Amino acid sequence: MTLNVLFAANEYRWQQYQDPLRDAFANAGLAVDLFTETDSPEIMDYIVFAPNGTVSDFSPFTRCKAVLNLWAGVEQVVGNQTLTQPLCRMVDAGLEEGMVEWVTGHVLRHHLGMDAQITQQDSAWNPVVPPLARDRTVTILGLGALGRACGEALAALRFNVVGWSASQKDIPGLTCLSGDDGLAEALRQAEIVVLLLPLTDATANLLNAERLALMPKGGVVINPGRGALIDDDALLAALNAGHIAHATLDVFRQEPLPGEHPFWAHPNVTVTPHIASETRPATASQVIAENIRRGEAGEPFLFLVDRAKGY
Ligand SMILES: O=CC(=O)O
Repeated sequence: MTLNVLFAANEYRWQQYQDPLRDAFANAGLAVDLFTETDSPEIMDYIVFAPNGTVSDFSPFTRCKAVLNLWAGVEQVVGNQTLTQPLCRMVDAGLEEGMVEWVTGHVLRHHLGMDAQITQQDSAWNPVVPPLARDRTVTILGLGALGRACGEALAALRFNVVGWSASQKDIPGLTCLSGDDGLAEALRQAEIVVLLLPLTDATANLLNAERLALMPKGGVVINPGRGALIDDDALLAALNAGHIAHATLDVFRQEPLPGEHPFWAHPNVTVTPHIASETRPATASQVIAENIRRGEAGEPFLFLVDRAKGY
């Protein structure tokens, strides 16, 4: 039987994904007709979805067995009232690999004090030797696939890694904390904090003034997760007061970050344009194909979103 799959993302993504998806479907033994638009939503078996694509009302897709999100974050679709089909988020080895590289690079920048050598050369011989990673605590907020992989990579470099998640985890090499008291403790230790939480009602503005104040003076904030995890005004106030030494931000409440936003001009903020990592077509297509294979075989979907939790 040939399955009908609607690729509901923009043209740019279609150009990236059409060949890898076809390869992955063939390798999974699936016969698929791929569509980028449809006048017959009722014949679609699956939707591959990205926000700001071609679908915002899921109700006409009466036969659709699952909506397969292209991105790890589902905050733009999970609350859609028309979505009654199962929703799966993306957990992609390529996305994870890129995130580990970006997070490790930016942690090392701050840990080693690289800016002093790269941008502040002034003929002064100032031999400040950075501490060893073992003497630096990095706190990771969020221990899903991405937080865990980043935490493990940093632990392999011998950082003292504290991880915090809503439900208690146990990850070798990391000190895992959970709950409100655990969050306070994780932040008290955080010389560098990395935010990799899903954005939900429970995590919006999680890093607020009160919690920023728990961090040691001179702490660094690195956010490759979602912009709204941080109270922007509280962060700017903490930066201006010198309590937070630097913020490296990849994600924002509004993207692209408006030109007049104070983050752009702030001397202690590094803005990167949501490039920390993204889903990679070759590996993600295999995840999509595997989920469709599971759907057809009556097996449980991978990475099914818990609608009540929001991720
Ligand atoms: O931001 C990227 C993603 O959610 O995958």
